[in-house]
Amino acid sequence: MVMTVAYPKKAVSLTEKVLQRVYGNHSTSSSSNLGCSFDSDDDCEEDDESTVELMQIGAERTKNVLILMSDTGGGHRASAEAIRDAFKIEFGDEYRIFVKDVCKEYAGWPLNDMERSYKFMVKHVQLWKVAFHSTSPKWIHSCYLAAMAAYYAKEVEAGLMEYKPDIIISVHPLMQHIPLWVLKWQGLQKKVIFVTVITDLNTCHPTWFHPRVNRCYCPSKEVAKRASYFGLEVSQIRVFGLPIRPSFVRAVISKDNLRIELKLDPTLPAVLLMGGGEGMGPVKETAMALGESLLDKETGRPIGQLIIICGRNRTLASTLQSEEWKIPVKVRGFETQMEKWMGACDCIITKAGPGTIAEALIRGLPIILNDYIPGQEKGNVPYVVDNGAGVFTRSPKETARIVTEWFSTKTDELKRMSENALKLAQPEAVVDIVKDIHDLAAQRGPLARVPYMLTASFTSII
Ligand SMILES: CCCCCCCC/C=C\CCCCCCCC(=O)OC[C@H](CO)OC(=O)CCCCCCCCCCCCCCC
Ligand SMILES: O=c1ccn([C@@H]2O[C@H](COP(=O)(O)OP(=O)(O)O[C@H]3O[C@H](CO)[C@H](O)[C@H](O)[C@H]3O)[C@@H](O)[C@H]2O)c(=O)[nH]1
Repeated sequence: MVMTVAYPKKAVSLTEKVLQRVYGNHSTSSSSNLGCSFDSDDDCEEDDESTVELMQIGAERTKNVLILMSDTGGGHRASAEAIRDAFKIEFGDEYRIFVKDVCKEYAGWPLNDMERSYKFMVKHVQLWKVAFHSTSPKWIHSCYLAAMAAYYAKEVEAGLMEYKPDIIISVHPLMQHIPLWVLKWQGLQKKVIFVTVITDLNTCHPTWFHPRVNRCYCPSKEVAKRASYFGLEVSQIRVFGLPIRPSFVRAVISKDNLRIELKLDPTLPAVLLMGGGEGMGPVKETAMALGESLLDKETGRPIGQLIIICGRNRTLASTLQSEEWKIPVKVRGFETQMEKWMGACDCIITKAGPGTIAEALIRGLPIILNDYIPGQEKGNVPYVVDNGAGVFTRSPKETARIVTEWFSTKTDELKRMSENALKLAQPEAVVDIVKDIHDLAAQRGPLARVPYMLTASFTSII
């Protein structure tokens, strides 16, 4: 018989926690030795200890890769997971990947509350505009981030040490300065490879660009130009595209089969309506307008069907589910298989989120952009429109009119835009990025274990 005993949780100081994790705590769990915490929501691959030991005895030990992100929107996590999946597919067990928000887990306010602050600011869009632009000058964001780094140095140091990274990949605009300073103070800058993968397509914030990174992966030529302007050398910059989940590229299923699988009408053209991971923008108004315009008033028959993906916006989903529709409509919440929903549709309406745009391009979907967040999303509009892959309008009625024409009298335009979308798509970007990081690691030679230890470093003098 197996008995399980629940022990009351002992209060453990931060230093104790770090010591346990870094040096291992044999009396509690051997997993801590592996730099891998096994919480249910942990993004690390769970390895058996003996396997890890064997791998380390072999010619090359498993390298730890820490991907730094934050759930400010859904885009950073989507890119982080794309990179993790691509590492797994390309290099199997050579790398152990951790996708983490180290600031949220370790630091205090405001770094641990960025998701809520971001949601609040983008709801009050003028506030976001002022925050974005007022923090653009280098002296402002450098001073502010340096102050944050100094104040939370101990905590961030602990966060980095828990995962003992050989390689750090930042997919977030606010995750360059603080970790790079901490690595410098730790004397680890030359040992740990640090790269940035930019997840905005055009008008990204200057905090993305840090001159001390080993590589800066830019999704477009426009972003690469900015990188040069902000002081990065050509040797640091690579342009491969925005990292998109490998599932978008692999195992492409035909539209007909997807429609059967997703229980959609097999014959009617389909429009996908969404607003990023949080279901933002004029989704409801646009759905109502489409509900009217996609009905042929003379015959009383629908000329198209509508799929609405509300993401994490539950209020929106329940409001739309309770509507009476005259055309076939599917209302969904947060979907994990976006490649299928996009593959089953003929065009998409969305706010100008870079992840959604890049995914739609891969699926060859003409895009109607109906909103953008000031600052980082503003440049996504000309990126799509000037390349002939879509149109921009904030008016729900205009959006509905365009879709109705695409599905009836202007099918040529829909086809042309679909071809332009496919020309812009960069489905292999994520694979190119992980291969380049792998090459960087190889250039360093067989990596000696990075000497992670609790040093007095900077933290002792603050
Ligand atoms: C007069 C100016 C005084 C400056 C004082 C700084 C006050 C900071 C307030 C708001 C921070 C706004 C951050 C804007 C840059 C975001 C770049 C971007 O593309 O984000 C997109 C991403 C979304 O994909 O947005 C974010 O990550 C926003 C996170 C907001 C968190 C707000 C509070 C945390 C403050 C932490 C340190 C802030 C460092 C400021 C220096 C940049
Ligand atoms: O039900 C859903 C809804 C959305 N998504 C996915 O969530 C991601 C959304 O990313 P976007 O970049 O389109 O939009 P976000 O608003 O979530 O993006 C945030 O992060 C971006 C960085 O990548 C930008 O900075 C952007 O301005 C910021 O709001 C996409 O991959 C999309 O497929 C799902 O997986 N399921």
